[in-house]
Amino acid sequence: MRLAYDVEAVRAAEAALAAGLPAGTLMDRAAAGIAAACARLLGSTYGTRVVLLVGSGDNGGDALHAGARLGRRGARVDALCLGSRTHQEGAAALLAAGGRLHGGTERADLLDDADLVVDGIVGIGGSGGLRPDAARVVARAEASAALLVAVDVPSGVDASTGEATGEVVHADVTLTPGTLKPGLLVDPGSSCAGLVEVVDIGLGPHLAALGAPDVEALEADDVAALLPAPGPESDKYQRGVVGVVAGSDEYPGAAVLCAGAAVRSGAGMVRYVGPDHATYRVLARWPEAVAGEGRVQARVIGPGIPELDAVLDQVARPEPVVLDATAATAYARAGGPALLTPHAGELVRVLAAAGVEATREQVEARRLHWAREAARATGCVVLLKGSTTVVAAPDGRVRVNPTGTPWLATAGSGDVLAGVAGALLAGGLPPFDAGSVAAWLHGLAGRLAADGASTSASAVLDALPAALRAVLR
Ligand SMILES: NC(=O)C1=CN([C@@H]2O[C@H](COP(=O)(O)OP(=O)(O)OC[C@H]3O[C@@H](n4cnc5c(N)ncnc54)[C@H](OP(=O)(O)O)[C@@H]3O)[C@@H](O)[C@H]2O)[C@@H](O)CC1
Ligand SMILES: Nc1ncnc2c1ncn2[C@@H]1O[C@H](COP(=O)(O)OP(=O)(O)O)[C@@H](O)[C@H]1O
Ligand SMILES: [K+]
Repeated sequence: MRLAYDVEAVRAAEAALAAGLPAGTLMDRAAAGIAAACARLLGSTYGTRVVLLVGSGDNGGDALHAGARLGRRGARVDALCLGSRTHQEGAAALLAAGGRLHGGTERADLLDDADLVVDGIVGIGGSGGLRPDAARVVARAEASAALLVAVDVPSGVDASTGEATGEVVHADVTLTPGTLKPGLLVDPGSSCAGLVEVVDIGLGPHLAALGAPDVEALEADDVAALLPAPGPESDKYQRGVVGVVAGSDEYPGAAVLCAGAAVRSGAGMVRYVGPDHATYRVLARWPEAVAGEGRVQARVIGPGIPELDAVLDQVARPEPVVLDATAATAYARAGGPALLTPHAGELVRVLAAAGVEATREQVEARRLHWAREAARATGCVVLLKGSTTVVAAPDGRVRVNPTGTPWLATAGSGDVLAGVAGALLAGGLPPFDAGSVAAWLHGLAGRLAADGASTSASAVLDALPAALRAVLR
């Protein structure tokens, strides 16, 4: 499991750790790790040109101390000091190592020939987007051929949320001291961070003492441990029967995709309930599916169903349920545990049903916040789809999905996700695990299907067994 802690937690852990150490030790550790990683990225440090973008606070201090270490290894290091002040000890260390300090933007031309640029403008102490001078310098750095390495977070990104309210740095690599921050896992921040590496400064025990992390991200081992797998004595009923209530005369394809995803992701059996035409299509494509009502361990309700009335009685039953699309707005009628799987537009309607007002734009800009808010307001686990899928539980736990790809933004791909989640619920996973494992497998299947190019919902469905195999192997 990858764990991310918000700024408040990082500050508390840092204070606890620093209390037992000589002043400056943490920054020293951070700078040593950052310099070592930069040296690795440069290959050979001697004779390379490094430019530091330095802001007012300790983020700039990290950059200056790391720059001093690179200077001692033979790099030519120039710092552009962009803040209202400059970290004094860091500046002195850089000068002592033969580096140079420049005020503001006066030597921005140095960026054009740099091999590596270190973004130390602002870290966890920042708020709002880049200020105008910084934004101009960053644009020049991004236009150059230099590797752009952010310290802690890409400047301008909110470390706790991933929100970006103005101009931000787009880094190739982000080196983050102590622990991951949620802003490195949630878009738009996550897309701005590039490859993310944690620089160990000994914060771990102090973070663990604070309790649960702010955000988690599953790794392959976690998924393997959570996945329901058949034992020697299993039969199809024990593996879990999933009822799929999906599709309509207008959208029969959603039924085929959702039922197929349940078939492909480990359900013992799939029972399909829907209009005749869609039933015919489902059985023609998935002969292993069974048409009609019967006992199930979980249901998926909603993919391809624009009219809710037809399915409301299904929602009210006691088994765990995935409520997708319009059906998510009927969460209050669920007779058992529910996993809601809205995209941003649908989440607005779920929130409205819970008496909370928000616009789609607000949800897109603050995904973590609104997923949490929806889980709290509805009392259900909420899986918010889109760039960075966020799964939030009413008790405050949040998982973000690391495996997705924008190629998944294709019609029907959400129907596949709902089917996977339904199979996992029927297999016995609680909604929070079912949602986060489904998003993980769906994301990996999307990547395998796309293989760097365009894909389709059917191809994602076909790639599900390969995704499962990759995890279980
Ligand atoms: N915690 C830890 O464990 C460790 C933390 N460490 C490091 O310390 C960093 C945190 O340092 P920090 O607290 O000094 O804050 P930081 O991010 O440098 O910014 C503060 C100043 O920036 C300014 N500013 C604000 N917004 C801005 C904007 N949008 N655009 C531009 N400027 C902006 C504002 O100053 P102003 O210019 O307004 O006077 C504000 O006072 C952390 O990210 C990590 O790198 C490591 O050394 C070791 C262990
Ligand atoms: N920009 C994106 N990056 C990653 N995944 C995305 C992006 N946009 C959409 N997705 C994923 O694609 C799927 C789309 O689902 P949905 O919006 O329900 O579409 P449909 O109703 O056509 O099936 C979801 O799993 C969602 O998380
Ligand atoms: K930064």
